[in-house]
Amino acid sequence: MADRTPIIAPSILASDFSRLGEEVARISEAGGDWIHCDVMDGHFVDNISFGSAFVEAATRHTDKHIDVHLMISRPDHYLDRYTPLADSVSVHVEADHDVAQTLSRIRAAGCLAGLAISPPTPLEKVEPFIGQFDILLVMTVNPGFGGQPFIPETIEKVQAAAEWRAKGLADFHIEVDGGINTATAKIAREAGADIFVAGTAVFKASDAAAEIEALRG
Ligand SMILES: O=C(CO)[C@H](O)[C@H](O)COP(=O)(O)O
Repeated sequence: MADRTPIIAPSILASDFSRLGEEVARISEAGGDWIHCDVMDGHFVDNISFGSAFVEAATRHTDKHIDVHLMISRPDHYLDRYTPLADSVSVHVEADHDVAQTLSRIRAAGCLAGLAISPPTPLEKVEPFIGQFDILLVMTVNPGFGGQPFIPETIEKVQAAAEWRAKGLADFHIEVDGGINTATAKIAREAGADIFVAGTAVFKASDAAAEIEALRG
């Protein structure tokens, strides 16, 4: 059984982009475990965030684990731009690609492979890929924008995925992303999540270090 110590992954989507380096360094020094990078293409989601040049710039200001979340329609096409920068890369089960092949390429590149699922998608869609991902990224908001409220119904997916894990079907992290604060992190942790993406809660906190500690529970 892998280590389930909570991992806090501040999302730089909520940072001040005009001071990216300072923001990444600040949140790393405050105790963020992973730096979460939300890449959006304006097609898979209705927003454009940043691309690989921006992620590369962020990596120059931290030695923390870089967690890339590709909210893009063709993750297979752009994958090779991100794997050299990242320690983990998550791709969506709903995107237009050969999911098994993309997950295999992520692992072959030396990264943890993440499979992300949006709120409207039933968990059964990821079931055929059990054993092929290291992280199941359960979106707890509809992807595209930071600062949205947590969708409580998504927690059923966390519970069901934790049951797969308990049955020994595979060992994987369960990551939650969207509307995570101390209250929703507690709900997700009790359901079985162990990686907590938090944008607004951490970057907008008056004391980021205290907020990160509080998110650990
Ligand atoms: O993936 C995302 C949006 O698609 C963000 O990572 C997520 O929304 C986190 O931001 P916040 O903590 O502000 O909700």
